[in-house]
Amino acid sequence: MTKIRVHEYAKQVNRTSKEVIDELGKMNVKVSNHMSMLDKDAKDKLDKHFSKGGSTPPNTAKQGQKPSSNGARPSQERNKQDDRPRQGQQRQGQGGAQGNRSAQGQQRQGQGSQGNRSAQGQPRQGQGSQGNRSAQGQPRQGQGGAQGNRSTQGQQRQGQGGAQGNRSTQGQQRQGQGGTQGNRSAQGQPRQGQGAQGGNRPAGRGGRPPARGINQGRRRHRPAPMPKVEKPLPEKITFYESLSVGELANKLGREPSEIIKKLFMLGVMATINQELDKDAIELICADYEVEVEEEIRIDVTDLEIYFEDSEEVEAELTERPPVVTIMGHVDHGKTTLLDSIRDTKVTQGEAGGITQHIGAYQIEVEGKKITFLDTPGHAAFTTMRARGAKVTDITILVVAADDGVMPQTIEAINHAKAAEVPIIVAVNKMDKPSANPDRVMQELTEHGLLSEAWGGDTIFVPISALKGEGIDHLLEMVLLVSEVAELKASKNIRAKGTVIEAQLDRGRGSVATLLVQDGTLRVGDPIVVGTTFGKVRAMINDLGRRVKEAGPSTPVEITGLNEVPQAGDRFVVFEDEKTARQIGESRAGDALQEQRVEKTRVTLDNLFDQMKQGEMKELNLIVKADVQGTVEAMAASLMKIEVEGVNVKIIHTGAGAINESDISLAAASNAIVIGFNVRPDVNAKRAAEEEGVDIRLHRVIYKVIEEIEFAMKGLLDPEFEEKVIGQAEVRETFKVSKIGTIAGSYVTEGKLTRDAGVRVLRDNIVIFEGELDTLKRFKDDVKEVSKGYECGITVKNFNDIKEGDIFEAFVMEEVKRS
Ligand SMILES: Nc1nc2c(ncn2[C@@H]2O[C@H](COP(=O)(O)OP(=O)(O)OP(=O)(O)O)[C@@H](O)[C@H]2O)c(=O)[nH]1
Repeated sequence: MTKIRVHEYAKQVNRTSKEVIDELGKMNVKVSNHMSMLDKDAKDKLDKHFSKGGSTPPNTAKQGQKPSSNGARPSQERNKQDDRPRQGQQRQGQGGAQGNRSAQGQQRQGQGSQGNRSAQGQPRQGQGSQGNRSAQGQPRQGQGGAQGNRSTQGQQRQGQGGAQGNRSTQGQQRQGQGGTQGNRSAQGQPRQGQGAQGGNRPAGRGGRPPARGINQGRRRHRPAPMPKVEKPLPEKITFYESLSVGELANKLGREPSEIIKKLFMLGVMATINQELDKDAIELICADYEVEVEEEIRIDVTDLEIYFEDSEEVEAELTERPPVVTIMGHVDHGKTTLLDSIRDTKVTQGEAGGITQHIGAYQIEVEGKKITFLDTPGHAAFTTMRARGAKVTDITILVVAADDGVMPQTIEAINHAKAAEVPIIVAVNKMDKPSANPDRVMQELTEHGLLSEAWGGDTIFVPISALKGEGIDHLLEMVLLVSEVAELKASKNIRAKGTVIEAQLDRGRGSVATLLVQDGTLRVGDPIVVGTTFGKVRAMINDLGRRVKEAGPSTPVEITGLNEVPQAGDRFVVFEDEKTARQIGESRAGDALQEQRVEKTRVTLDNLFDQMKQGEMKELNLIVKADVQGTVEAMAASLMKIEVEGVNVKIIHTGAGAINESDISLAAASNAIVIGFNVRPDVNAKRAAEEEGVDIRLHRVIYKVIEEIEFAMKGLLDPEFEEKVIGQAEVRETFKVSKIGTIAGSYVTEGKLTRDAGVRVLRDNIVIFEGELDTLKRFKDDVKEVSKGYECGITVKNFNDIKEGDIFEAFVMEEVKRS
């Protein structure tokens, strides 16, 4: 072995050269200074000394540095390793008094050959294994021979374990370490070892101060808590819609627990993921004296925003024609008035012009234009009228002088009022002898329309739409009201407006009548209309003429959209086709999503509402019954139901259980399924739930008729509804003389309760309906039996129960109508 200088040795044992020189002095080995060479004898002595209890390295910093210095000087490293086996041998010789020296030995070894972390782990292991020192010594001897190679070390240790009873685990751990040096998981293992051998520790430590290995390890694993430096609070935070507690804490640079505590103090129990609303966020921020600002994000796909934030400059605004809607009760003369105005005014200025029905038209009176919305057909009337009021500047309320105020007159008034649209009352049919305009005026005062003649501010114009009398005066009044309203728009911006009508034309594709409300619409404009988009391919006006552009308040029919939009949809022109496409596609996607969510099928509960809204003209029914005769009788009775405004249409009938195909037919044609003495089978039930198809099950014909009739009249009793709570299958039957037939049954769905009604089904046909008599579990009467349990059932007044029958339990539940 090569000789070693004092300072080199000192470094090896983590001592200062002075300490080594002092120690040599005590051993009577003379050295002159730190550069002096140590002979083998002196070194062995030193080894003996420094590997003793007090020789653990003086500070961790040095320890930590070692691996790197070793790395820098590989030859030294090798030297050290060569030395170590001897250390081990010596220790063996030192016997029982050496405390945890073996651990040290290992520690150093670890330091010498492993990264910091693994080295930390090992000391603990060492401590853990102190129980049997003499045994420890052995493996180290072995180690001495083979230490150059780490994996060999590991094996040796394993061998050690095998030979030493409970150390085997340690040995394996070490092996693990050998293979995964520097890896944290390996660090974790030693702790186990430590824990398991706690009992040995005091003896092993020999009363020394707590082994550094332990402390070091702990420190590394759980770093001493740093003095908490609170982040400075931000001056201001921003949020969009809401923030979770965690997000708010993050924005404020505070611990979520602190925010939770504050919320708790404010009486709000919150968790870290809980969303906080604006108020809560403001409250917390006020507590920290931090300013809060809510971000407003503009959704470019929302067409309404283009209507709100107008780019118009005051100076650019010019007068625009008023848009007039004619409203009134059925048969009071709306169409006649519209026709009368169009016939007299449109053709006058445009000789030979063929008026085109595009849902709106423009006329000219005294050089000024007026746009009329020609609300189409009665079915679409309600929707258009509701929407129509939004695009309307003035409403002409037609009231027949011989009929007076009727329900739709009042509805029209309410729509106009809601939209804050001025009303001009046209008292029509003045030519009729029975005309009584005073009565109309009188009745309208009750609805807030007081005539000018009576001191109010509502203009009443007596007319005869049929004879064309009073029309000019009416139009003059329209211009007057329009002037007062100061209707303005800009011609120089990109057009925006509303769809009046739209349909699919065989030759031209999607055709939409648009009312330009602001700006100018031009051929070639990239446009988004509702959820559709495209480029204006061609435009024709109400006279059927091709036009290149259309200014404010002009109705035009356009082609070029990818789909057919809906009446009442908004349209906006965009700067380029790409944007229009993007926005249109995104809107179409959103609409589809929404549609999926609110798939509203006809149910008897909403039937009346749908009829009222003019959405339904026909009530489609599918009738299923137990026998064909009943089917026919039922169908005939249902066809006889007469309710104004709606026809009953039976689209399918059949004998037998309600099956899946009945449900898909019902779903496709928006029909209600009526089951008479029959039930839906499993698939049909599932499909009906998925599709939202209403199935009505009955046993008495007149009840079916009554229910449908009542629903059509809006009288469906809202109070109670039958709810099936469970099903049981008859597995076995027992005939008991005094009791009757007891059905040994198994509850397959929900539960059966003692007080529930029960139906007996055989092959999905109802064979009996009544009450439960007894419900037993083994010998005890029970109140209910849940799914998965067996029970004994008897049915009041019914003993013809057979294996395979199904009991359907139901209760009557009060339902709240939405
Ligand atoms: N005598 C007379 N009859 C009129 C007058 N105006 C309309 N009528 C008649 O009243 C009936 C109904 O007129 P419409 O114009 O269809 O009434 P409406 O309000 O459009 O009716 P709906 O489209 O069903 O809502 C028709 O037979 C018209 O000829 C009028 O000024 N005098």
